[in-house]
Amino acid sequence: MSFSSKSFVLVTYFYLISRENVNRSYGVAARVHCKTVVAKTRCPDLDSSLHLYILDCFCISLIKNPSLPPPSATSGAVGGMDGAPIEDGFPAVKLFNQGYSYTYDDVIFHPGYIDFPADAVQLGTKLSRNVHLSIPCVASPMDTVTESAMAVAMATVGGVGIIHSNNSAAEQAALVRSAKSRRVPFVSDPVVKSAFDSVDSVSDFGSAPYVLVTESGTAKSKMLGVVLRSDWEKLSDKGVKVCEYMVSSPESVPASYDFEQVAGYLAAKKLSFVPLVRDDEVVDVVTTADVERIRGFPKLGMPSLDAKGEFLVGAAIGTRESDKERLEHLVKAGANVIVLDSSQGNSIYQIEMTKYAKKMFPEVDVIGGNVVTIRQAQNLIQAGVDGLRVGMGSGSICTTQEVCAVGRGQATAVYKVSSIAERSGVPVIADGGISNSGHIVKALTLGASTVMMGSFLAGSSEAPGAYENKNGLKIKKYRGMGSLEAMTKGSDARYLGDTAKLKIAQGVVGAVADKGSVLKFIPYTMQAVKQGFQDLGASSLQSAHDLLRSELRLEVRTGAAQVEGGVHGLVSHEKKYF
Ligand SMILES: NC(=O)C1=CN([C@@H]2O[C@H](COP(=O)(O)OP(=O)(O)OC[C@H]3O[C@@H](n4cnc5c(N)ncnc54)[C@H](O)[C@@H]3O)[C@@H](O)[C@H]2O)C=CC1
Ligand SMILES: O=c1[nH]c(=O)c2[nH+]cn([C@@H]3O[C@H](COP(=O)(O)O)[C@@H](O)[C@H]3O)c2[nH]1
Ligand SMILES: [K+]
Repeated sequence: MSFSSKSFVLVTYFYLISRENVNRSYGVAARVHCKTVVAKTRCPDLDSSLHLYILDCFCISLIKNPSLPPPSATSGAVGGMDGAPIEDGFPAVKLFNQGYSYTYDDVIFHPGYIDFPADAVQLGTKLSRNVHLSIPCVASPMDTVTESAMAVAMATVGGVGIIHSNNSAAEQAALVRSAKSRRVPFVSDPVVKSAFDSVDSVSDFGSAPYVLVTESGTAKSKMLGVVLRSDWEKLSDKGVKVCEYMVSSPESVPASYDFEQVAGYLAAKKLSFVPLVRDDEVVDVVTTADVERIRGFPKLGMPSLDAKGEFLVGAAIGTRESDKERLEHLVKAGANVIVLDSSQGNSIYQIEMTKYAKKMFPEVDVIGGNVVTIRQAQNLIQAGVDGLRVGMGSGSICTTQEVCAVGRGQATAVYKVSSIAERSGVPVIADGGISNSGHIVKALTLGASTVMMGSFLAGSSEAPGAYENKNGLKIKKYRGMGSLEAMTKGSDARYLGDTAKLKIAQGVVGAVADKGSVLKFIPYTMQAVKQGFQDLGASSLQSAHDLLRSELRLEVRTGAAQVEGGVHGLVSHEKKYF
């Protein structure tokens, strides 16, 4: 059989378009043309001018209908010299059905076709059925990751934080309330004293240049004045009571003021700081340095707010009987979404807790997990969860796979669970194992709607705990919730029954390097994610999910390919992303 060069062009063109594309979106006219083209290419002795006539018709229909997508560079098969398709990459469905457990670093996506700028990529998404976010980022419910400051920062940049439950129900509810009471994008935690206290040492100031003075010496009390560090330093007798030298009744503003209103007030009154007060309680203090710092960060997107205009905040609970009371405290405190926090969510305990929570508080979304298989996910979907958290043993501090021999490679887990969850409209959180923006792109493209992060956020200034210096490096503690240390602190009862004597850790205690503020590095990370989506040819999360189930092609990277994909062959280098 012999083809003329014209019919070769025709056949090549057809395969570039790909039959899948044509069937999906090119419309009836184009489909008819292409079917005819296929028929002709199978009968090579037909006149090649007829082939070209059909191609012309097809091109005309493309020109007449500009909404038709262009030929896709991600199509799996292209025409070879003899017209036979040449396979180029695997569709996800094929790649993830080979009996291997793949993680993010194992897989790589083929680039797609770019016809939009990176800034046009929309990262808006759903955390759960009824909770929308403007960026797909969630802070993990861990006691070295998410308390009020992290929840406020994450909501400020358009994500959300889930407040951990390694504390009493009252303490956790107070953290939720504290985050929800803020309008400014940080929590400053000022030091408060009574008028009859003294400021004995410079460490009494904490990190602020002032101490607040209230009637009772706590934040929940009438504001009386302020001790400026500069005034205190001039004192010869440091033991005098603060009422003798404090600045009385400094100007304050309502805590309902947002960041711009507070900044405007400071500028208009030429003040260096102003307390934010609600019902005679000092909620926060904003300084001019705070205003400059925040203005210096990349422009923030839409913050995550609830129907009342308050920051969106999530909270975790367990599946014990006592968690029912915790749940009530949290809902009363204003938690917008509840995460049932377990390493293995497919349990009678979680199914019953899901049903209980949905019955008692139908207006609050419940996220179940963790799961890594379709079967686990189906049980929780049937129980009524509004979202699913995926990941077992993939976290940086996790030892579950070593200790219990269960879990799954995170790329496979996310792909499989998302495939089933999508059918019920249940959004998936890819939890654990995120250490760079590429991992986020992979998780979202493999079907997740958000990513949950622990170690990625734990070194930020918003994570709980103070920085330490180790060998010249500024670090913060980061620990697994299943580490012995964390269990001893509060989650004791979760382990092997309340009375168990033998505790087995499924996590470690470690430290991570200082990363600065979430308000700065999350916007940069999201810009990197947008660039990844642009390379794929996906202008939104939905379009990435559509690609996953159509033209997207993937491959597994060999060990050498992974080395090649990283920085290699240099004597030294410094990694700086922004
Ligand atoms: N994603 C992951 O890979 C992992 C996460 N973690 C984290 O560590 C923390 C603890 O996780 P888990 O140990 O899985 O907590 P868990 O509370 O789900 O389970 C602890 C033990 O208590 C049992 N249990 C739960 N509810 C019960 C009830 N109502 N009655 C009787 N027994 C009950 C469970 O079956 C299990 O044996 C969580 O924060 C979790 O996210 C821990 C290990 C792995
Ligand atoms: O095996 C585990 N033992 C633990 O002690 C533990 N604590 C947290 N997690 C899970 O790890 C996730 C955070 O992972 P990354 O640091 O990788 O973001 C978290 O979001 C959790 O899913 C644990 N897993
Ligand atoms: K791990």
